[in-house]
Amino acid sequence: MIRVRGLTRRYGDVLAVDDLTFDVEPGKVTGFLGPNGAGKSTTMRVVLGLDRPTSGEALVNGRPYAAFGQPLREVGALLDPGSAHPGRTGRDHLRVAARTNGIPSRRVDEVVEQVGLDRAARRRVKGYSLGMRQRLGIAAALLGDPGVLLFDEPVNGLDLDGVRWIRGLLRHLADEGRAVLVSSHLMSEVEQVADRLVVIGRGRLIADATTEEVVGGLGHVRVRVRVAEPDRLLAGLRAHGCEAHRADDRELLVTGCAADEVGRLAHALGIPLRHLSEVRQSLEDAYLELTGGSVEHHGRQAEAAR
Ligand SMILES: Nc1ncnc2c1ncn2[C@@H]1O[C@H](COP(=O)(O)OP(=O)(O)OP(=O)(O)O)[C@@H](O)[C@H]1O
Repeated sequence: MIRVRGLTRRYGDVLAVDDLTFDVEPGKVTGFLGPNGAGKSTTMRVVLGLDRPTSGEALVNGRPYAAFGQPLREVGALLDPGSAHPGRTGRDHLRVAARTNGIPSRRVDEVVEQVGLDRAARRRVKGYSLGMRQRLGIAAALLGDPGVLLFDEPVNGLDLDGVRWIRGLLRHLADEGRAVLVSSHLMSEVEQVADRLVVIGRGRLIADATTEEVVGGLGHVRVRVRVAEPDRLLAGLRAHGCEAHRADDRELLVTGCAADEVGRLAHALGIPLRHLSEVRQSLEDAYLELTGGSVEHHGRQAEAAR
């Protein structure tokens, strides 16, 4: 598992990661969400020993990355799919990584098959599509059969088939008991596959809970109701404990009470309904609401949009 405790990383004046604490547990996919510049890659780089914390710590299976003699057996990562040497074949790229980590070369064939590279593995990396590079990067992450896996924006730029394949793979790896951390700046990319969500903004923790809890806490259901006597229904709804306000001279928007409750109340008050529906806030909207205040340059963008 990964344990991040009070992790802070400062670059000059920029506080990239600010006192971050969370766990990535085995057997689960943990989605690591945050807008661009939130500090996701920095956190992952510290976990992988590619960057040092200013304070706090990030441990893999109870130890810092630097403590592992053969780290690929403990933790695998997809950070930058463009990192393989373009002149090498995919298979050679994996062979070199296996050799330097004391991993038997038969593992190369296994991971090539697992990610579906097969024939392409004999071709040079410079001819690979983005999807193939992504598969090669994932094959490298899986080489040492590690119990901990990190994927930084793995579906970036992939077509729908590629996105589905990655989702299936993440699920499978977690079901095998591995701790899987997958970052994204889009809620829609991870909410379908993540068991837990760690949401950050400007380097700080915003939410750390199961996906259902985060989604449930975010997705307000609003009820839209149209009647001839909105003021009377408004008073009735408020007396009943619902939050309600006028949308226009006929229509009310209600939160905190379900549509059937609103319908029953209107009926009890003898107010005929002209329209009654539920309006679900999209998850993406809710996520933007959650992280909106933490987007870098948000103020400037908002001003420019005026
Ligand atoms: N080596 C560095 N030197 C200076 N500033 C850096 C460095 N690395 C990251 N930063 C800054 O730290 C902040 C967090 O960046 P980071 O790349 O970790 O965010 P992110 O959440 O991964 O964003 P993205 O989704 O855009 O990749 C940003 O303000 C970034 O400009």
